[in-house]
Amino acid sequence: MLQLPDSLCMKKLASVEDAYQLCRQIMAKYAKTFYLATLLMSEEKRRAIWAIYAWCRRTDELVDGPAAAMTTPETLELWEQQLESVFAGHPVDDMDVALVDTIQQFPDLDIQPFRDMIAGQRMDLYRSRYETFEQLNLYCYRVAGTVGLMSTAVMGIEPAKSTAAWQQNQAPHDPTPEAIALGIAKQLTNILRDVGEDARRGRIYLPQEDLKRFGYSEEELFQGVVDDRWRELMRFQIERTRQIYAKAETGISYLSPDARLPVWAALMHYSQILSVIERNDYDVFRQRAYVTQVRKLRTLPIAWLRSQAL
Ligand SMILES: CC(C)=CCC/C(C)=C/CC/C(C)=C/CC/C(C)=C/[C@@H]1[C@@H](COP(=O)(O)OP(=O)(O)O)[C@]1(C)CC/C=C(\C)CC/C=C(\C)CCC=C(C)C
Ligand SMILES: [Mn+2]
Repeated sequence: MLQLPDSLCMKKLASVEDAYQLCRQIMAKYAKTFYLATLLMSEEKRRAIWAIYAWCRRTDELVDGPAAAMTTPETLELWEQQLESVFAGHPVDDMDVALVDTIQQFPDLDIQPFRDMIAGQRMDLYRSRYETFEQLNLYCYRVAGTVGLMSTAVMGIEPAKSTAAWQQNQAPHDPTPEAIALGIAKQLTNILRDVGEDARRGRIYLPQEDLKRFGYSEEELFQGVVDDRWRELMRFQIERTRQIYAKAETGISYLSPDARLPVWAALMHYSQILSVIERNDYDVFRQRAYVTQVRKLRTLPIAWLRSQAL
């Protein structure tokens, strides 16, 4: 039989429908809460979020997944080339087919946040310490604030919130900074929850300037020392993260109505992790702070009220 060289073998890719189903399965498997939140959105938006989620998860897996030891800067370079191809309308693999469709359906989706996320994952390849909060904030913007930008382009912004005559010709408020804030707050929460797990991999995301300020050393962190200095350090981090959530909250009412409940629910679930860390007396070394399904369900009526009233 005639053998074609690899470069001429065009693999038949999945149909658009099958590609979205693949993305849906990934999201339902790895992010049940996010996934359930998407069921509250219109069909078109929910499918777009699945496609974006699947791309984000694949990007993170490159540096965090089972094959991460094989990932080099060149791997990320190739992944970025694949991204450029997707934005040019040429899917490379099955899941790309869904993302290409999403990009066509939602012209506000910009490639830059996707590139920025890859830059964030690149930081994880060569960096395991952050000197200042400013440096950590940049990392959090890249790996998570970018998700706020991607999601907002899909969820949409409320065209006219105000009914006051003198405000009607004004451009609607653009909640981009608040969307980025939600991603950053979520990532900081992950970092506080995972201090022990990251330390076991030799990583410390907490800014070095904060360790110094509270007189707590790296060695103590590696040993999992929980004392008053550690508690003060964690109280400080939690308070800063809560302020960022508070900023994010002020943007939700500017999103289109069908996105408000999912975003309120997501925000409340993430921020509850901080309260669990407090209840665990700040011991993030021996206990993983997680929010039970019952507690998540209990917050839904409050999230609903907020999505209607605020
Ligand atoms: C105005 C306003 C407030 C708008 C809301 C905008 C919005 C919906 C923001 C969402 C922000 C968000 C959910 C960010 C996700 C951050 C996140 C989880 C980042 C993870 C990075 C790496 O973390 P790490 O390696 O420490 O964690 P793991 O142990 O590996 O989990 C990421 C893993 C990067 C990849 C991100 C994702 C896989 C999540 C993508 C999520 C979506 C596309 C869904 C967002 C939709 C809704 C409805 C909340
Ligand atoms: Mn990860």
